[in-house]
Amino acid sequence: MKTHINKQPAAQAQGEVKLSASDVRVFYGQSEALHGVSLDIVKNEVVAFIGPSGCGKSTFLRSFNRMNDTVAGARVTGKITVDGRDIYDPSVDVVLLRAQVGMVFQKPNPFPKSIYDNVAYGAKLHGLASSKSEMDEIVESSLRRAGLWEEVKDRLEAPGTGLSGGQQQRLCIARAVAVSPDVILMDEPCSALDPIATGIIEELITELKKNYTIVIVTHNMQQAARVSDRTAFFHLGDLIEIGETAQIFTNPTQKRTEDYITGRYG
Ligand SMILES: Nc1ncnc2c1ncn2[C@@H]1O[C@H](COP(=O)(O)OP(=O)(O)OP(=O)(O)O)[C@@H](O)[C@H]1O
Repeated sequence: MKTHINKQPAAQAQGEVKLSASDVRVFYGQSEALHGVSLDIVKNEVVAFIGPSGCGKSTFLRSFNRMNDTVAGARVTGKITVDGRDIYDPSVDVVLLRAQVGMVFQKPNPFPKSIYDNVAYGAKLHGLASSKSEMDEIVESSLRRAGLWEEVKDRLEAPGTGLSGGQQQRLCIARAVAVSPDVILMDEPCSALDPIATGIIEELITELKKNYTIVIVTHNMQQAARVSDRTAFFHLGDLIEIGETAQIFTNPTQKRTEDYITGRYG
């Protein structure tokens, strides 16, 4: 029998906890957009956030690397840890945090620089290479990890903005990877891409999860089903349910999850 209780979030994650959120609320001015969300994400899993527009998926995602700090009037309460460390502690260096917890946005946003410099930028900033050949290695290995090396190796000095949308998004993934993150947050990374480019990114996510923990916001439920190990369903600022992706899509415990995945609203 299905229960219709409101808040049933935290199906236990199995494995070493990488990210942990505890009673996280996010306010924009006086308005509370996220109402006390708690969940754990374990190392090397892919977790998808789904739910109707405006339910708080991006807001929650952005709180894992303090991107909400960049939004005027935004305030986060509760606790978020990465590897057990409170990322809102005043001692945390936000630049280093965002290297460890990288982000890929909805619209590919390469810098107006060469392909090489797009990838090298963060590595330079963080002093990760002590010579040109070390930097070359970082650029090549990051582009390889992002599945783009073969397509761009002969034109590394060409502008990143001259690539196709799908290639630009992989360039942004390479840029995130170049600073050795542990976690990659993806906010609807395929929404501006065609189905072929989307398929390539989805295959890449499966590859990347061997080395990274990935959290992806998606409106595309087939995509969540294809790429994620667990899926979290949000509604009106609450985490309604999180569980194994197959269970969420075939046998959700909450009526609102079922209504959403069967297309009754959203
Ligand atoms: N910068 C902002 N200032 C004020 N309110 C905001 C801001 N960003 C988001 N909100 C509000 O917070 C709530 C959650 O928005 P959020 O973008 O996190 O939802 P979402 O589930 O990611 O939506 P979508 O799927 O449409 O991207 C919404 O009511 C939204 O209007």
